[in-house]
Amino acid sequence: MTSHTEPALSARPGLTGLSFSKGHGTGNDFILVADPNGSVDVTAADVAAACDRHRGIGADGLIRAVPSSFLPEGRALLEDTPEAQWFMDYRNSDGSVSEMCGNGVRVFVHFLLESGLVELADGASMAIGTRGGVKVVKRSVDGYSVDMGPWEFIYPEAAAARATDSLVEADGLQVARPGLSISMGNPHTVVALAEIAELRATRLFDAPSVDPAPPHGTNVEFVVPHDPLMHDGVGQLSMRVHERGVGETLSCGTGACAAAIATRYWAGADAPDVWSVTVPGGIVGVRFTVSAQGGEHVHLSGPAVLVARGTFS
Ligand SMILES: N[C@@H](CCC[C@H](N)C(=O)O)C(=O)O
Repeated sequence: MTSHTEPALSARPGLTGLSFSKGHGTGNDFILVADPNGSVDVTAADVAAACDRHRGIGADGLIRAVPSSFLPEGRALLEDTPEAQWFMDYRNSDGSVSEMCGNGVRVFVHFLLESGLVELADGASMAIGTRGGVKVVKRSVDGYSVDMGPWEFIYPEAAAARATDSLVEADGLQVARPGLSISMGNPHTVVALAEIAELRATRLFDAPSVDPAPPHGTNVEFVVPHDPLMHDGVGQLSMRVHERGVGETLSCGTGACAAAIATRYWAGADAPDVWSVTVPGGIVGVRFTVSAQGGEHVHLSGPAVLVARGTFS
């Protein structure tokens, strides 16, 4: 922790009296609450009020740390993965539920450790339940590294036939651009731009339009592969993101994974398996491995920081 505050913040009844921490991963910021007894009923309106940057604490999302056994989704995961004792109940700043958050799960584990709710021996890893499946987190040189599991194309036939599946329009872009939709547990549509000037000129205040949009909406990543693409064998790209349920954020971990997957796919057979993704809030790492069962897994690494804690008044 770098600082402590005990602010008197007005909140809706569901959060009153609850302790919270505030943290971020490369500027993607979260309010975290511990609910070890599964007794906190957080409504969409509670989340939106807490995440409001003017009238609340302000954050891109709210994360409830709850034992998996208290949620039906968590109990289903425990059948195959009994070690996934803690569940990341993730809400976007508008109150909507998301399946997964890559930056959030690193900050979540840091929060569990700092709160004394769990311990993690050197070199050990921890399984975390999410609505996007179990994610395995361990410490890494840049903070925490997450085995995000497998990925998939949302429209596999279109991806195989033409490497794109949709048209994306955004303010500041002269023409609609092709997008490629990828699931990291949550949905993403990745759009390649030619140069950094174009990335900067894209305005992401309003949600880009994606046609066809994935059935449950999508997070949209605009990426610029660097030239040259590789530095010391590591693929390089820059990215900005408009998140479903939030707006533009400084970073998105699942989005960085989707961006690396799409760029690697477009680059062809010689593309690297290790990527450095520069986002407005910093840099995250993405790596691909083949699992013991033969499928490909994506790994995300990056920092996790807690900056304050307080109590909802
Ligand atoms: N910022 C997150 C993703 C959060 C959820 C997303 N907005 C959605 O609705 O899917 C990340 O780091 O992955």
